[in-house]
Amino acid sequence: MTEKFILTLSCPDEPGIVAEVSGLIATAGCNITSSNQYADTATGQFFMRVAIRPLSEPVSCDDLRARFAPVADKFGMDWAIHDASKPQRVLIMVSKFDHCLMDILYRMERGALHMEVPAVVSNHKDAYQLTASYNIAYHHWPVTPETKAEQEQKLLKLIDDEQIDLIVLARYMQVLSNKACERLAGKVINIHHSFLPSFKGAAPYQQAHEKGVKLIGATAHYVTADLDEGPIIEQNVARVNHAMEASDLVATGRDVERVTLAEALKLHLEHRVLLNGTKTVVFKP
Ligand SMILES: Nc1nc2c(c(=O)[nH]1)N[C@@H](CN(C=O)c1ccc(C(=O)N[C@@H](CCC(=O)O)C(=O)O)cc1)CN2
Repeated sequence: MTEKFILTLSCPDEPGIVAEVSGLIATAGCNITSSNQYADTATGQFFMRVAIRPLSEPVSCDDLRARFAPVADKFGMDWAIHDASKPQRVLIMVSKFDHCLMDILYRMERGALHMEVPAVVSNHKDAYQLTASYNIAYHHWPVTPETKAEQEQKLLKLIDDEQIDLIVLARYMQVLSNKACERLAGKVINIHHSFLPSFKGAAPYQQAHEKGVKLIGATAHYVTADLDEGPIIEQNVARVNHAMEASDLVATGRDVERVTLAEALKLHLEHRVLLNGTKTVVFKP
């Protein structure tokens, strides 16, 4: 990882943004190690991601933020400068199926995902042993219509107490409330086990099997109050055929789900995903 800081920004598009941004970075004694930009001509919105490395003298993140603020104000930017060396704190939520959780924890342990996981939350006990094998705290909070509100209060408190940057729904099969979605906007990634917008809901493989599709897929998206409608980050598909049972689709889908979620998580952790209304701009390496 050569970069020390990642600048992300979006603002109304106009001439001179790139020149001013790169000029400021040079003035701050830093170098640009990579830069991506996109102008959405339909909305007139401009998006940019810049990877930055101090040249000779050390530069702090707060220094750079203070220097950058006047440029951001001039263009009316929504912006952030992230310290790329600081691992994000991720809370993983899971129900019965642990294939995505297992994949994420393995990639983290192997250094493929620059993050730390202070805790796992589940409404079932099935993933306890896997979580314990990584010495990670496990919160078993069953959800019923009676306990849902209290469970969400505990969830929001845990997110604050643990200073969580991101929540990953790694096959967590409970719908988060509107209040939780508003409070956590842009900070919750879900893996949906279909190629959205097809087959929304809790049983997409059964729907796909009944339809007789030839491709199944998985979709990683930011969570909003509108079930399975959030901005899409990443999608993948796999070929299936008439001879496969619904259970075969589930088995094939597991690998598509875990790879798609891991790809989306890595893109988010590297600040490569910018929200563009109900869609995303994704600056891949
Ligand atoms: N506010 C949101 N919450 C969640 C979303 C989302 O998009 N917005 N995605 C789900 C995950 N999911 C599909 O990917 C999903 C999960 C659960 C259900 C569902 O209907 N659940 C039933 C209960 C099912 C059960 O107990 O097994 C329900 O909640 O009544 C649909 C889609 C995660 N949360």
